Amino acid sequence: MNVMQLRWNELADVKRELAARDWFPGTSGNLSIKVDDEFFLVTASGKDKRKETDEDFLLVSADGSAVEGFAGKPSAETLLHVEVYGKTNAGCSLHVHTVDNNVISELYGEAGEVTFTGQEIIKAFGVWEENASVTIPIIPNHADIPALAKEFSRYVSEDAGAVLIRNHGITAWGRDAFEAKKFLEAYEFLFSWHIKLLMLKGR
Ligand SMILES: CSCCC(=O)C(=O)COP(=O)(O)O
Ligand SMILES: [Zn+2]
Repeated sequence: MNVMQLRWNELADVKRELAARDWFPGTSGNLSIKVDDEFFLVTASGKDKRKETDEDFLLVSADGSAVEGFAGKPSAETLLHVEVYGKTNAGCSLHVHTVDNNVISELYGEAGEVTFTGQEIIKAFGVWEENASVTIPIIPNHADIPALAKEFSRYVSEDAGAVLIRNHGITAWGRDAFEAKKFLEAYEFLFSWHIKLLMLKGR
């Protein structure tokens, strides 16, 4: 099996797991995985990502342009994945819209970031100190994708990380699919925990 097929299967596994969590409402979400320094696979635009087909992914070059021979169009948000691979050594980038990530992005959108403290799951980000904190930036949701990608790019420097897009969704990336999914799941856990806590405290 060649590298592209291996990565295709890996991304298909991640896609299946995120679909099982119902993290692709209304055709939202896009996923990518690096094949080599010149190419990555990205989800096809506008499809129901819960469905599994032979046309789920397209090969694109490092600048996001589609390679001939693949059906459909690359994700409308491919330029954000381009930023991740262009600026870091990440191997996988995952974007999902959830109610929880949208609520958190709106609650803290004006502040431009949100910090979570004293939660065991913060260890998923590799931070093991007592009472550790983790901060995620929140950027405005520009309709113009090159403008969105430029804003997003300001927060892309580490090989693993995440950015919230206000009233839109989260993009999380990591050195490989395992790490990208770990970051995504840990952030979604924190969002859900925080919202439930606020609701129970009546704030
Ligand atoms: C209906 S979701 C609007 C577009 C979007 O934000 C998204 O994540 C999916 O776009 P794609 O082109 O990747 O299908
Ligand atoms: Zn989106």
